[in-house]
This record gives sequence, structure tokens and C-alpha cells, in this order.
Amino acid sequence: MDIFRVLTRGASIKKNGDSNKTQSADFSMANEKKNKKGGNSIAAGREDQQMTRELDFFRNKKIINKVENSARNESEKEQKGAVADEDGDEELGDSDVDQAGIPEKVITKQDALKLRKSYQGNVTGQNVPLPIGSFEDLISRFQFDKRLLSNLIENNFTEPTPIQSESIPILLNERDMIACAPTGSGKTLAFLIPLLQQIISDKATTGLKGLIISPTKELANQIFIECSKLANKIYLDKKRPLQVALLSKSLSSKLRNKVISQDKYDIIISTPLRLISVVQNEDLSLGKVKHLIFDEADKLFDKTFVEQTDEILSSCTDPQLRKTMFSATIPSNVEEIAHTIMNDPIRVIIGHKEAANRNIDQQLVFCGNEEGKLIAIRQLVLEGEFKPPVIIFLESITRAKALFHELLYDKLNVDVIHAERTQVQRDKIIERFKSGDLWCLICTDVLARGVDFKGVNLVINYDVPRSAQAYVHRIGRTGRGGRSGKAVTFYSKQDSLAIKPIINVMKQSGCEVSEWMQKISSMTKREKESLKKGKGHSERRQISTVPKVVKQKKRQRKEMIEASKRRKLETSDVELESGNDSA
Ligand SMILES: Nc1ncnc2c1ncn2[C@@H]1O[C@H](COP(=O)(O)OP(=O)(O)OP(=O)(O)O)[C@@H](O)[C@H]1O
Repeated sequence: MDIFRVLTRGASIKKNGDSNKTQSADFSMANEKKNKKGGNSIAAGREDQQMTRELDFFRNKKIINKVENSARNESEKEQKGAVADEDGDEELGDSDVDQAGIPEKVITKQDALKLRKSYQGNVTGQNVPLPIGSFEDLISRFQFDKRLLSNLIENNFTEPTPIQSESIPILLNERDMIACAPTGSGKTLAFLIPLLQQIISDKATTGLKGLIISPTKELANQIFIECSKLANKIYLDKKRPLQVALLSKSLSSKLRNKVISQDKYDIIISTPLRLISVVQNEDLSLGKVKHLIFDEADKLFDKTFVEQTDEILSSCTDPQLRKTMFSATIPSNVEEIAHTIMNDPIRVIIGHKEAANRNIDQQLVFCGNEEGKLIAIRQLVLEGEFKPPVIIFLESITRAKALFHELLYDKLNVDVIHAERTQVQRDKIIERFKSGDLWCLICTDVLARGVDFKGVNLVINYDVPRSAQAYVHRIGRTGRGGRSGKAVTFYSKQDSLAIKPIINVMKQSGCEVSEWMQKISSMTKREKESLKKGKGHSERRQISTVPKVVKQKKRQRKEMIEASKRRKLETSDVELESGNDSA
């Protein structure tokens, strides 16, 4: 049955995702450093965002009012003088609370506690700064740059998400930090906002001060795009714009040929290997780097990257270097390493450590065997559950290619990304997927981390991921920025061991797991040991739905052709011999 042909016939999907907004708390702050200038106002939005801003009128209006009020409060406060409480926290005035009793302004430690409780934030360390309640609060506490705040609002970032509320004041206080927050919860801005502000504050120093390391090129590129949006039109002095760069192949060769000075950029975003090669060639020095950020830190500190990460660390020689780690999953061994390289770090956990995003509806589907998985995809289509955009993850390049050909045969609007595809191909496919031209993206784990496709409705784990962490990141490609999403994991008999950690993640994120599924995954001691040794996945059968009869006929035909060739050879040999006899 050609169900995909029906699916691909002239329909269209919403290109910009739904209009759900990020559910971030609305809260305020305590006073720290005062902006003596005051009187901030937000410039009008760009024309190209007119529509979005009109639709979002009340939200922006609210924040513009807040900024103006904040400036007014500042000057009033300066006249009255701020009062310090017993712990040295400065009192701004009375705490405001919303209807749920959550403080809208964080003035005291009690306010901070209530607020953290509302988003299950666990923050530990010495002298932890109070969280911020809103972006405009940054003006009064940190002399925040007006242009940067304006860029935030122009890009529709009007309220901080919980991880941003916590991380921005910590990083602006020049502290080392380990941060773990769910996928799609705004970790990128949580490190970009303070980094940009710090570069602006340190405008007297030229050269590379901020370095962001990401495990994949796709993610590095995405961070670069976000950072460039926020750095737009920010000047460090009259002639010098704040310069951000992605360390690409072409930039590396420009640095090598001295076409570009290595002091040109304030912030560079790179993958580890590319960075090490320019550093080893002495085309770029990391000696002035003051802020080093590891995004997807657990990946950068696992065995694939740890040597490179170590080399980067030792190349950053500034004694005032601040180090930051972000991820949705930070296992204990990575935390241990973090403590050895960091100076008195603050640890921020939002929600359960290593839990999946709660906006994702997670399901397990038992498929029996490999053929069953293809049938299960078709079943999802039939039931109307295969709602594009969809991402399908597989464990190897060979299997990703095989599934791609199977689904192409079904005329599904599909493409595939894996490490063997060129960067140009990968970039084009991602662009098509983001624009809605491509409905279904098949990939290996190369796209499992960090990549932000806003409207993904469904993630299918065609192959069970090899760890709970891999699972959390893969399914985290949906349910981002406060939207809801669905994740389906196919498993067969041979996956019954590997499914156990997935069931644990599901239970921890509040998903229902039926008892019989839990039984299927219960393991003997021996099985557990085998899983620990990485033997949980045995060799999988090939992906193919070509019926056995067809395969048999093909084999018979091949055998017949070979037999006929053999016969011909034998006849010519006989002829040759008889010819020789007669000669
Ligand atoms: N304050 C905010 N207000 C509105 N949207 C936001 C805000 N901060 C971030 N977002 C949006 O939320 C989405 C997810 O953010 P981001 O990519 O930073 O997630 P993440 O936590 O890094 O996820 P992952 O762990 O998968 O890397 C993005 O589309 C981003 O633009």
C-alpha cells in the first residue's frame, strides 16, 4: 500500500511552528550594581518583525513599561538609599507576588527560594547571587547594555527562562558554573547574554575574549547565528563593532594567510578539532580568552573529545579565565572532572538532573523485529500520528541510508544526514527542513544534540539509543521553547536490555509505563553486566521490506546466470582442446 504517496499529495505544513510561547516565570530581582544613568527606553522594533510584535503587543508593552518603571524606581531608590539586610542582601522595597504566590520581584533570599521552588531549581555553591526576575532588571543590577536589551526584545526574548534567571547573574558575577537544564529550555541564551555583556563591559581590551566550544558543526553554526542576532549593531567604540565569528574552514585559512588579524574577533565559536588545528599552527592565540564555555559539556568531556578539550583548556592561559559548562545531561563523572578544573563553581540544576523535557509525550512501541519497525512507521501514518516535521534517529550510517531508501521508495518527502554527507549537503538539508520543504529528516546521532528545529512534532527512535543521555538529547529535538512534542521509541526483542534506562527516564519525567513493559526490561545480574560492557545491542538485521519470494526469485536468477556462464566456459574449453588435438 502506497500510503506515503497519499501523505505527500499537495498538502502543506505550517512553516513557523505554532504560536505557543515559552512558559517562563515572570519575576523580579534584588539590587546589586546600580545603573547611574537610568532613563532607559526600548527602541522600536524592526520593520520585518512588525507582524510578530503586533501579535505580541501586550507582552512587549508590558516589558517596555517594566523597563521604564525600573528606571524610575532606580532614581527614587538612589534618593532614599538602599537598605542592606542581615545577610548583606540589599533591600529594594516590598516583594510583589503573583496570584500563585510566586514573587515577581526577587529581593530577599526567601523570594529566591520561592522562585526556585516554582521551577524546581537547585542552586548550590558559595555566595550564590540571587536570580533575576526579568531582563530589564539587569539594567539596575548590572548596568546592562541598552542595545543588547533592545536586541533581546527585537528577537522576542521578553522574559528569562529559569536557567537564564539563574545563570545570567552568576556569570555576570564572574563565577565558574556547571549548569544542567532540560533540552529546549534556553541554555544558549543563558550563556550568550552574560558573555556579550561582559565583552561590552571589557571594551578596553581588544582580541579574542570569549570562546564557545560545541561538539558539532551544526550546533556551532546555530550558536553563531544566535550570537550574531544579539550582537547586532553593538559597538565597542565608535568604529569598532562587537565581532563574532564561526571558526569555519575558510576563516581558518584566512587566519593562516594573515588575511584577517587574529585580534579581529571578540568571540569565536568552534568545534574542538578545528580550533586545535589553528592553535597548533599558531594562527590563533587563546592567551587572552577570559570566558570559556563548553556547550554540551558532557559530550566534550567524554572519551571522544576529552583529549581535545584538555588541549583547549591548556591553551587558554589567562589566569582570570572563567569556565562554564552547560548540558541537559551532566553525569557524575563529568561533574567530578568539572570540579578539578573549575574554581569554586556554582552548580545549577533545573528540574531533575538528566530528566527528559516534560513537554514531550514519550511512548515505547514494541515492533517484534526489524520488519516490524517499517510496519510501525506505516501504522503511524495510517493513524494520523506521523505529523511532519518528523525526525527519525538510527544508530549507524548504513542503517540511516537503508531506511532513507526504503522511505524514498514509499515516495515520502524525506532526506538523510550523517557524517558521510558533505557540509554543503548537510547545510542544505537543514535549511529545507527548517523552511518546511522537507518533512522528514533521517539522521544518526550527529543531530541528536543542541540543534534547534522549532516546530518538530515527532521524534522517532527507530533504533533504541545507547544510553539514557543519548535518549534525552534525541527526543529533546521536539518539545522545545515551551511547545509540546511527541517521541516514539521502537524496540524489538533484542532491545529488551537497552530499554531499561529509557524506561527510567520516562518514569522520572512523569510518563506512564505499563507494567508488562517494565517486566520485559527487567534484567538478570548477568544481563546487566553485559549491558554495562556495551553488549546490550547485538547485530541488527538489515532494513528491508522486500518480500522473501522476491528475494528468492532474485537469487535463483543470479544462480541461473552464473550456471549459464560456467557452461559456456566449459564448452569453449572443450572446443579448444579438440582443436588442439586436430592440429
Ligand atoms: N527567554 C526566552 N524567551 C523565548 N524563547 C526563548 C528564550 N530563550 C530561548 N528561547 C528559545 O527556546 C528555544 C530553545 O532554546 P535553546 O536552543 O537555547 O535550548 P537548549 O536548552 O540549549 O536545548 P538543548 O539542550 O537541546 O541544546 C530556542 O528556539 C530559543 O530561541
